[in-house]
Amino acid sequence: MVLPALDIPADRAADSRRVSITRSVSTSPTATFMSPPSSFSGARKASVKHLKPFNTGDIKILLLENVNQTGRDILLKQGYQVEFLKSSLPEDKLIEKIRDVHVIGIRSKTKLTANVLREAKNLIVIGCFCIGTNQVDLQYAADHGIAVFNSPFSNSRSVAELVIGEIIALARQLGDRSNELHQGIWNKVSKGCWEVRGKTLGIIGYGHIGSQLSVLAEAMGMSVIYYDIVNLMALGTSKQVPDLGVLLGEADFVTCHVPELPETQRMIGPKQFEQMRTGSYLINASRGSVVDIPALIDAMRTGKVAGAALDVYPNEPAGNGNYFHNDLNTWAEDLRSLKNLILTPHIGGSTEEAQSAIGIEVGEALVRYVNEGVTLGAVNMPEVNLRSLTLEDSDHIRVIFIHQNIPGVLRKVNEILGDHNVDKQMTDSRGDVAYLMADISNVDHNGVRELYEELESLNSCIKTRILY
Ligand SMILES: NC(=O)c1ccc[n+]([C@@H]2O[C@H](COP(=O)([O-])OP(=O)(O)OC[C@H]3O[C@@H](n4cnc5c(N)ncnc54)[C@H](O)[C@@H]3O)[C@@H](O)[C@H]2O)c1
Ligand SMILES: O=C(O)[C@H](O)COP(=O)(O)O
Repeated sequence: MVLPALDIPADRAADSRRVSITRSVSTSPTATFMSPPSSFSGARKASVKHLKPFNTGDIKILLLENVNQTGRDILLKQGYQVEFLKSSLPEDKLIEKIRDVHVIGIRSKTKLTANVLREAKNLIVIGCFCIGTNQVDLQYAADHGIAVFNSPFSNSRSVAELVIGEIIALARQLGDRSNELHQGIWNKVSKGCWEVRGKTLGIIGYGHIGSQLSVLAEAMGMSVIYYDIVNLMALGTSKQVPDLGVLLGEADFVTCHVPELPETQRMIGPKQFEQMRTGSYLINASRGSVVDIPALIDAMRTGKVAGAALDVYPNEPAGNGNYFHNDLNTWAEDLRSLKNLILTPHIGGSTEEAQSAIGIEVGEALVRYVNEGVTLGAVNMPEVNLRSLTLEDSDHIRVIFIHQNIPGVLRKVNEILGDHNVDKQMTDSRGDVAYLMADISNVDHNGVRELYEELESLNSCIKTRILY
């Protein structure tokens, strides 16, 4: 439970607490949430008032999985207490640590299951410093008033570039030639080595990464076809195909860029390998569950598949080290023995550019949420924003009431807020959860506590936060 403190700290207007809302960290056309909403235009001249949920020194943040320095700096600058670990944590250790924190920052390895989140009594927000959010129980988090943010496209280009590199590397058997020469063996061959110009790339999942890859592949003279459950605009001269079977039958290179969902589990299995062209190639930089690995091993052994590149695996170690053995995944040694198979340790998004941009994007989203309650960009909550309070609004507070989306709640909330002047208010819902944000004036310190307690006593209440 997040209780408002009643002492207003003297440093509340410190400039270091300013959160940039307009800073753009990506060139994606879908980045609308990074721009100020229309209510910001004609911006008020007065300085923004920096809200405090309670003494910021008390905000505890746990950052796992080597979150980039850019993100760490943004959070430290706020005066939050930040604990930083390079690796992920096993469930028992995670449970121990998460009990104590208000914010957790993770990447793709840390599993925030209902079992873990149940223990996170103080947690208000989760930052996924990556694209994927499949490692978090998003519904459980929403039902318990915990917002989740990610970085939806800051590493898309990095993944697309890796895949382009792999297409050429597989076509020319680069991995094998390089390994051989590292062992002193000169093996100059052209058999089974191809140019990629004129070949067909089949992209499964034409989202941020798939579509970016499409543009790059066409620039190398490839023909591009794609399969997606959504009807999407084709970039360049690429073509959407009606089903997966058609793509597999036509593509020389097949590459997977779908999220981890029940429907995408092992979507490339024995039947799909059968449908692929003999001598074609498979690339998976999406999630390890998307490709049935024993079926891939069979397809490579029979020559049906001439080469493959894997960046992701059903089980991945928590940190770096000598872990890629059968005790991690039962077929690991079989994979290691195959020719023309590029194995990389989930590095698709691991570039300086991507990690630095993700650190800024997610770091700023966390600060906006903690300090101002803004949910723009949240993946499991309605998106709510209000114009910032200014220093002129000295006796104003911001009320955030996360509640069950059931009839009659707003009437009760407005009765509670009714003794004050509600300057502005916004409510939105997403599924069973609704999010109300209201700026009210003429509130003294005792009034803050009363409001908090009255809102908390409503049956529909999931979480109340008061910022001032
Ligand atoms: N290897 C890495 O380091 C790395 C980095 C970033 C992302 N990823 C993974 O790549 C995935 C894709 O990323 P993105 O940013 O392009 O996601 P995205 O959401 O922009 O695009 C995913 C596309 O897949 C489509 N899709 C969903 N289910 C499908 C199905 N059953 N069949 C066909 N298409 C389907 C969606 O309609 C969407 O167009 C992420 O979810 C993440 O798991 C991996
Ligand atoms: O979801 C993602 O963005 C990618 O899988 C990268 O994950 P990572 O940040 O753990 O490398």
